[in-house]
Amino acid sequence: MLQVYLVRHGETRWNAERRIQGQSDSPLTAKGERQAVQVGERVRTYGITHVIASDLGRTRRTAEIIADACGCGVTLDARLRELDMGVLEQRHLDSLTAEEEEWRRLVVNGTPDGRIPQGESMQELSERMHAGLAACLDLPPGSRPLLVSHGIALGCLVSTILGLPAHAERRLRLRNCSISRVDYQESLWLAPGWVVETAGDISHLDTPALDELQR
Ligand SMILES: O=C(O)[C@H](O)COP(=O)(O)O
Repeated sequence: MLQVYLVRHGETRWNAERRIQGQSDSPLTAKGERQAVQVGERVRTYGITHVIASDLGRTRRTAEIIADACGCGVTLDARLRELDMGVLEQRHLDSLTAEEEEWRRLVVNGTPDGRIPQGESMQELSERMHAGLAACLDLPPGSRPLLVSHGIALGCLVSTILGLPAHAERRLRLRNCSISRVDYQESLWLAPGWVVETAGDISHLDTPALDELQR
């Protein structure tokens, strides 16, 4: 059975400042680096064979730290990027006008094809994240990959595996450097497919970063 670990990157400067990142980027904070080290310490005995990261800087840095601990390399996959949040990227969450807040709600509330201007819909995000996950099925038998991605992107993936709408990700708390795991299961009782083993585990972190909406 293929087991795939899913890790959200460590805390970044803009996470800490409550700024919208999307496909824009900011560096890991000292806390974020420490969280990545703690993921590495936890998974180093898990037999991870591949670390596959979104090609944004924060996921690459987190992946490098984890891959060092696991003794494997990092490959990049742009399909694992965060939701493209268009014109609202880099903005402070508390600075949005009523009209801009309405754009954000189109995504959060699951409006069909809802998107921030110049951004991406949750359906588009879901399709590329599932394609990125499905690529793990082509790895050599016995592989155990670990994917490093983002809060909304991973939340969307886990929610849709469970049969929930993509925007249900808002109800799933995936903190920085939390670990989730999904398995590809082929059984007599269940149509072959992904099964969620665990989601949002932070028991390895001594300093969990609060979600930006909780600060
Ligand atoms: O700001 C964002 O883009 C999201 O809310 C969180 O994205 P991240 O997981 O890349 O920090």
